[in-house]
Amino acid sequence: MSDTLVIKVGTSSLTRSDGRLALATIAALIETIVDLRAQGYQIVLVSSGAVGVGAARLGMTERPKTIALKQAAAAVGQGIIMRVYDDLFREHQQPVAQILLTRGDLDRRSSYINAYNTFQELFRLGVMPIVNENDTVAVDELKFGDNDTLSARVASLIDADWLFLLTDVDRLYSADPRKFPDAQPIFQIDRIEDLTALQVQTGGKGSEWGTGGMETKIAAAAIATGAGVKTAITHGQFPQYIERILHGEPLGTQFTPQLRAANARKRWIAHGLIAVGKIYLDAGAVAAISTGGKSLLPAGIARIEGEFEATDAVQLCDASGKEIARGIVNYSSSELDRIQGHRSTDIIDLLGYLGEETVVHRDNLVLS
Ligand SMILES: Nc1ncnc2c1ncn2[C@@H]1O[C@H](COP(=O)(O)OP(=O)(O)O)[C@@H](O)[C@H]1O
Ligand SMILES: N[C@@H](CCC(=O)OP(=O)(O)O)C(=O)O
Repeated sequence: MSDTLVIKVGTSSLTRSDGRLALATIAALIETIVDLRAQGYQIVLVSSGAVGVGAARLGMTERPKTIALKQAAAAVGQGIIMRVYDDLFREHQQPVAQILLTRGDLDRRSSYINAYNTFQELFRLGVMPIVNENDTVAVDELKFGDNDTLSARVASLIDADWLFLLTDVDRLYSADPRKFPDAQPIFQIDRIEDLTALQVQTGGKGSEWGTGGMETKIAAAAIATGAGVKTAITHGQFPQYIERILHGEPLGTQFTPQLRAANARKRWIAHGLIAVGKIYLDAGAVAAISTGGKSLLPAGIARIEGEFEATDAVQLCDASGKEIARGIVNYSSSELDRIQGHRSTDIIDLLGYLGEETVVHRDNLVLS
């Protein structure tokens, strides 16, 4: 099987300071992608820029602030971006596809699987998928909010080998190099926690037209490496660095992947779902789950936090609140209020009906 790459390019690389498209950079990016595809790589391009390009087309001189204006600008800009990609890829006889996602699409298992199947079919057809957030319909609660996170979730979805985050700086520094010229470059991160030791500062929101700055890129690297995906932050003006990184050169900032969860369903539980509640376990249940590979039974629950329904994702925590696992719960929080601390055989008396024996079955549980 050929390696799969997700390449995310930010507004800061795609546009010039006046908001117009940086056509030379985009053309270089497309040539790199076409070359890599010819070498057998499967590639997904995650492209930002809809809001920035749309705003420029509408004559706005700064990034729109209100949600409605942002969504309207994105609706204008997305079409322009896809036209440019289609024109340039067509020069290389490369068909493209537009995929617009919101977070809800990857949270729901049915649409998660549909999205996965669509990507596979596009790869089979030799089409180049170009992804963005569906900005025009995304509402706050169901939004990725930034394409760094979106690209990491897509990389996890399609089980990619690499995630490349292309931006307008050559790598991550100990602080924003624009404000702190003596900030130290960071070449390699083996564990995300090491960033705390290095006291990396990510400052504010990033460049004028970008969203999230380095903070969201680090969060994306955490999601991707947690899903077993090698991740690199590198300069968008030099897309040819991607190939050099693939050949082992220490360009950009590279993040070592963690071991990936064994199967796609467990990866979805670990990285696809947003946990909506917390279940605190007693010491016996912590041991049974962390080292014994057991399911969670009502008897092992010490306390519940948050309101959730059956089939929602929850965090399983030790007494101090540290997450030890995540899973899909078989009971709502109000049902758990009644059966927590009791034996499974008591469930029928306590609830008046017979539910599952387990609160979280081990097949639906992933250690953190
Ligand atoms: N520690 C840091 N290292 C490097 N860049 C940083 C750091 N903290 C903040 N930044 C800023 O992040 C910006 C890139 O983020 P952003 O504008 O969101 O880019 P993009 O549009 O590519 O997603 C850089 O221009 C840089 O000024
Ligand atoms: N979906 C938005 C992108 C938001 C975003 O993350 O932007 P950026 O920080 O430039 O990658 C758009 O197309 O404008």
